[in-house]
Amino acid sequence: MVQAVAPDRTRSSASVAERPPVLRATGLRKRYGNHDAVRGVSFTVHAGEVYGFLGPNGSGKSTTIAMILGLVEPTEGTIDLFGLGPERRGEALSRVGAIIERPTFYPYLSGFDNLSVLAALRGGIPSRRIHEVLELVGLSEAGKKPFGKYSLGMKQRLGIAWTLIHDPELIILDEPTNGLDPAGMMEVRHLILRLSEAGKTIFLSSHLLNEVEQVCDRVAILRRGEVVLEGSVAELTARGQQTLVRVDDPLRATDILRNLPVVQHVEERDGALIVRATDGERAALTAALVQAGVAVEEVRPVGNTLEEAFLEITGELGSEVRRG
Ligand SMILES: Nc1ncnc2c1ncn2[C@@H]1O[C@H](COP(=O)(O)OP(=O)(O)OP(=O)(O)O)[C@@H](O)[C@H]1O
Repeated sequence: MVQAVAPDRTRSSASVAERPPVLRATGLRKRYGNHDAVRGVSFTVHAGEVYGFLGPNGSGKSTTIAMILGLVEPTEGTIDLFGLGPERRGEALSRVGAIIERPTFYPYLSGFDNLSVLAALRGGIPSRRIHEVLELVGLSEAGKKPFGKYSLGMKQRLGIAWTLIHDPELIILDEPTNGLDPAGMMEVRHLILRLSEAGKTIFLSSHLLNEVEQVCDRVAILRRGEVVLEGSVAELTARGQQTLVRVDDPLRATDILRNLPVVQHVEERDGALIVRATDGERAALTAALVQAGVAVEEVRPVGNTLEEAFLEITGELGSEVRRG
């Protein structure tokens, strides 16, 4: 069982930017026939961060990852890994661990034996290291059970264990929770946080906003092969956030809130008030209403830039699908 880890996504982007870059993509483009799968993508991943590459299906995530791993040649642009130039690409890639497809294992062999088979093929991996990676992914005990008896989350964790075998500094995970049940998704999220705490740099692609918000320090949102929003998750979720206020007397509350200097906008939506105010002034809203004798039933944050941007992109694509 993977130990629960309290997410700490409070690292500021300023401190992250001071760390050395591990992965830098500059102007990446990939053209297939007359279609650009990736159109001028640039981003930098710094040592020790969990970087989310978020986008709907077909937005170019896998193609970008394939270019990072040298599996697909970019039409334009460059990839820099660990500051080593293209002539040292092999050395740079030996410091990367990646899982791009659900790995296949023998169902009747245990997790340990499956990894042993792969280790024998690769050579030079002592069984001590297999025990270590099984422990890292929380499969020490389950390592003795047949793979076929594993839950979906355990199967994926065994795949991740194999990517850790050579102790990579950068771990690239392409949609690691795709097809998992909610329990499996949670196990993988916890594992990502644990690997981050162990000092690994993680590049994670996903089409799930919620997943990226929970584990990533920074995120890039991809839309039709282009990065449309990039920043720290903390900044992007705080920016543009509004407050939902539910009270017994919305009309009176609207008057009171509109007269507060910290309030920029108030509107009624489904019987509640949606308030845009200066950051960190949520307590002042409640205090003013309570002081005026309005009964406050609920005050909570709603919406954020990250969510809005992602919903806009997925909503827009959804309507295209409907039109198509
Ligand atoms: N080998 C290829 N030949 C032609 N077109 C391709 C090829 N690989 C990807 N594409 C196209 O490039 C675009 C981006 O695909 P990509 O797989 O990178 O997106 P994605 O965001 O990873 O989505 P998914 O999660 O569905 O894989 C899509 O329109 C896809 O059809």
